[in-house]
Amino acid sequence: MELFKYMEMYDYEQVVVCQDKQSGLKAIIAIHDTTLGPALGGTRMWTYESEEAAFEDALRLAKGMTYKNAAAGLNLGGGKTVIIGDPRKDKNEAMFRAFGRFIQGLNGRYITAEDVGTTVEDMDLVYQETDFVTGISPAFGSSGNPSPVTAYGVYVGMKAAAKEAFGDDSLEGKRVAVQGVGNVAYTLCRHLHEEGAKLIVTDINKQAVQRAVEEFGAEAVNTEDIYRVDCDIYSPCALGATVNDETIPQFKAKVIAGAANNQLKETRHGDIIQEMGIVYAPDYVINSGGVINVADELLGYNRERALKKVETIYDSISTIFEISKRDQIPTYVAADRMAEERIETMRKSRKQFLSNGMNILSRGR
Ligand SMILES: NC(=O)c1ccc[n+]([C@@H]2O[C@H](COP(=O)([O-])OP(=O)(O)OC[C@H]3O[C@@H](n4cnc5c(N)ncnc54)[C@H](O)[C@@H]3O)[C@@H](O)[C@H]2O)c1
Ligand SMILES: CC(C)C[C@H](N)C(=O)O
Repeated sequence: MELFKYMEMYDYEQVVVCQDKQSGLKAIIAIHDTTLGPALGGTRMWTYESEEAAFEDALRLAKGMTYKNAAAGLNLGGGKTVIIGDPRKDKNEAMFRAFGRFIQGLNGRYITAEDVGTTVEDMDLVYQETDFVTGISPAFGSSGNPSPVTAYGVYVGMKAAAKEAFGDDSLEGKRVAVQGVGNVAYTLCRHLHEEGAKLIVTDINKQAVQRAVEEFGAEAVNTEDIYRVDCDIYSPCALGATVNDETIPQFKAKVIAGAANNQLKETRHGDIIQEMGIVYAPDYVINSGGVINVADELLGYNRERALKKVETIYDSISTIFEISKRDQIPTYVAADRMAEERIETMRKSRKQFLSNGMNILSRGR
């Protein structure tokens, strides 16, 4: 991989490669853009096919966080870490503590949290070594697992998408096909069930499916059938890239609104679904509840305040639909425009030097 060429292409600021032989830590911390503030983004632990694949994932995810944080109105830039390893077998205390020391060395340029393959318990270990970690246990005065709050954000964003598609934001009686009923989607299903939506679910984990069937009266389908079921809303809550050439012709849904990151396999798939009249709630906007929640810790965590901010996802999604219609552009482009405009405006407003300049880390800690 030509790292500098790739970094220049998307204007990445910094990539830090961390190694600790004793614990087996191999981590890549990617900082994409700190115009709005310190880079905040989770730590993914995954078995990658190659080092190149791990670098690419870290870089792609870090850029996604720049856009997510900007669109969410946070004073935070974008970053992400990838730890190479199997989260079921390769974790140990020393690994996360070594990782914490590397983060501390960045002196606040990067703040971490959990992502796929890491947990609140892992972040508690990181916290032993650094101030720059969020999503740790409530016992430390922190916000805990971000997933239920991400789910709440997806729920309110789905209501905004329903309003756009059906003229009414009620989800009562709507058929919602949920792909993956893990941490986020379990709580999402609860909100949907409480509002009277009809759930169709799938997961490779049979127990997760069973729980949704028993608790929410969900109908279970095979993993490959979820794209073609008769439904109003398709909610991807497992993997990325599920909106692609194979799945699009199968869709019966009028709305796509889910938690997964990077739902469009390629940007052209966003163009295709727009032309088909499917209302797409851009992934990094609708799933920003988790990062909004952990970011609140930097101010001294207040759940009520965090949830109020998460509710603004409804307005953000509605604004994106307005921009999309006004400028005749797909919704994913409208979201990017909204994020980029905020970053550019703030970049220009920060021209003067201030020796005592404020940032989000000057508060609450
Ligand atoms: N947890 C958060 O706060 C958060 C925040 C933003 C975005 N996201 C994104 O949302 C998605 C879900 O996150 P999560 O924390 O609930 O993860 P999770 O691992 O708890 O849940 C994902 C579920 O998807 C299932 N799954 C995997 N492959 C599947 C397949 N091919 N078909 C059907 N099911 C499959 C898994 O068995 C699991 O139950 C991820 O893409 C994640 O990146 C999560
Ligand atoms: C900071 C974390 C809560 C980030 C989360 N994993 C996301 O993708 O938004």
